[in-house]
Amino acid sequence: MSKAAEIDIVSVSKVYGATTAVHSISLKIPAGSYCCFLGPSGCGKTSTLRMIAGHESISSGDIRLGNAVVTDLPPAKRGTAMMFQSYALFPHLDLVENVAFSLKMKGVEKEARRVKALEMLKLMQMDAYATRRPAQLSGGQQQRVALARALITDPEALLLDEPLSALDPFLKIRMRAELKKLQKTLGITFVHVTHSQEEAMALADIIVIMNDGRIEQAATPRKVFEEPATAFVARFMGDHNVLSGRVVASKDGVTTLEVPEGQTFSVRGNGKTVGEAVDIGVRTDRVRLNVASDKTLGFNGVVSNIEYRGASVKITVAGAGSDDFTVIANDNDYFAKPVSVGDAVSLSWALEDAVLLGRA
Ligand SMILES: Nc1ncnc2c1ncn2[C@@H]1O[C@H](COP(=O)(O)OP(=O)(O)OP(=O)(O)O)[C@@H](O)[C@H]1O
Repeated sequence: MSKAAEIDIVSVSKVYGATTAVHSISLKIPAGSYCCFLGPSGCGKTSTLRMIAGHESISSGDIRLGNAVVTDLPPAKRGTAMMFQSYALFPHLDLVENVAFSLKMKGVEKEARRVKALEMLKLMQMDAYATRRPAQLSGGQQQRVALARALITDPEALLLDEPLSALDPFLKIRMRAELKKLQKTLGITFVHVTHSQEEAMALADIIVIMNDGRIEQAATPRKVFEEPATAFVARFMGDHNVLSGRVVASKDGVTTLEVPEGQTFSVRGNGKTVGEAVDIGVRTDRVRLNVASDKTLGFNGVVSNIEYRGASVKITVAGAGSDDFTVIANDNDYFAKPVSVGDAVSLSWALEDAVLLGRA
């Protein structure tokens, strides 16, 4: 297999007519890492992947793969390979011919490409099916063939566009584990586009969260979870509540804000000026129900919804300007002191369970 390459995206934009899909993004994806692009529909993640692959022209900026600037190179000359969401297998060809296809295009002689295709099918544990056609395979098997086909060119980076979206939920989780194992075995750079937070958290060494054509945060899953950079990331990942207000005090490493409804909240962090608009994120799993505490670390509200989830219970509370402030309570804690919709409750958390969010 080839060696892995770093991917360096330098001030890259993509403009389609009047739409700017990607706004001058810069990012270094380390060689040999598993990178997931995550974001809502239309945020520009597929356009970015297609520009790395060479399937879409770059409106401005540059992309470097290893030491080479690939901005103007065609896909086959970049050292990348792409696996599409639909797998794009040829229905009339058997698996060997499907996998060998790009070698045929390169003029590799028949027996050599057959040997290499069988080697790739073996890597994906599909060699026993070599003479079948795609329609005679399950979804998971088709995906393995599509991977074998992408990997036959010995790419330095494999680009995957929503690779798991066609699979049922159980197979999705199994193939997710296989993708991660494959990336570790090959050691090449994987760039994977998904709209699933769970998928990105499970797979990535680095998660790139995009919104409206811009990168909101690029960091390890743990960093994204514990220190979301912006209110968008905190809301999108779903593990933090966001409270917005204006700074009323900032000293000794603690900033205090006041929300329009009048409550004040303290959070660790410096460098804010009085009157400045700020957002804080509060961990949903760290909020305590009906436990007295310092009043700048909580508020009183009314329960608007309760969802049982097995190991935990999700309680939604209206208050402090939020309609859906979320508390994820451990099942034992909740059932020791359950609440009902319409109950007045007090919510509280510790200083370290809130983070000061940046503004993009
Ligand atoms: N060929 C095109 N012509 C015009 N506009 C386009 C084209 N391709 C994408 N766009 C627009 O660019 C923006 C970003 O699209 P892109 O497909 O990159 O987003 P995405 O994050 O991958 O979304 P999804 O998750 O829905 O695939 C969208 O507003 C989209 O409508």
